[in-house]
Amino acid sequence: MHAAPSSERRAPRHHVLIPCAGVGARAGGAGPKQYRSIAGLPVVAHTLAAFRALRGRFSTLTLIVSADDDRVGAVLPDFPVLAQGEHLLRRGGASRAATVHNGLVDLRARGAHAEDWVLVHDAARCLVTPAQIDALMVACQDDGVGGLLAQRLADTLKSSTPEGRVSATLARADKWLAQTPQMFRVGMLLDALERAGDTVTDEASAIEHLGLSPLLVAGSAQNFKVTYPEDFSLAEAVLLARRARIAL
Ligand SMILES: Nc1ccn([C@@H]2O[C@H](COP(=O)(O)OP(=O)(O)OP(=O)(O)O)[C@@H](O)[C@H]2O)c(=O)n1
Ligand SMILES: C[C@](O)(CO)[C@H](O)COP(=O)(O)O
Repeated sequence: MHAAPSSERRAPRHHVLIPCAGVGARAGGAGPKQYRSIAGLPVVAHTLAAFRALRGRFSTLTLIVSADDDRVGAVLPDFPVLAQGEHLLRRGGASRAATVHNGLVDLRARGAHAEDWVLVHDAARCLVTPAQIDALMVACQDDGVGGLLAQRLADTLKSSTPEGRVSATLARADKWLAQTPQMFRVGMLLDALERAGDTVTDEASAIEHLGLSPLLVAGSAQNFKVTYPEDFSLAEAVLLARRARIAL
């Protein structure tokens, strides 16, 4: 096999995959958390807005929902804008990893190259900003592995006994909380997820299974994932404060 002549090679493109097929069991309430309204818009609409603000940087943006999702059309009436490379994939899996895997298979089938970059971002992580996404892209663009936004721990870290008592205080200088987006090469991530299986809870874990070490890019505590009932009011407060700052 010969390498493609330089005239046939092209610069790697960037794709976005947004897994949006979870049920939100920990959040409680009626229906999946990504469709609940905060600060006047559905959670996933805030997420989409952050990526749409960087639209020229991405060749495609795919939202992956469950096959039986009957809400997305009403919740996001202006999605997908096909002319802007947006795509709705009704192929969520039983786990987040399976959903992302389905998205990558579809991306390859639609022409993405193995060397292209993909940014995977939780629909439920609706406070991400264009500046944070840009910081990840800049940090990873010349990296041989890729990386993820992550946050250093602000608190003392404990491990526990099965009875819920402290068993030890752990060193935390080398501990980070993994966030999204997570940015890797399409082919490498697909291979990694196929080898790692469905149990990994983020893309970086799958890449680690290959023996590689993703780059940690400092994010923000505000880029938290809406997971528990109290997260909705916190996320809303942050979004309203940002809006008030813009209005000043
Ligand atoms: N089978 C799944 C599970 C999760 N997700 C998505 O992955 C993101 C992060 O997952 P998490 O917060 O765990 O969401 P849920 O699985 O919905 O929440 P829970 O675990 O509380 O049910 C969310 O945007 C969720 O919609 C997905 O696309 N497919
Ligand atoms: C990918 C992730 O958002 C990184 O923090 C997170 O692991 C996904 O959530 P889950 O609750 O582990 O499915």
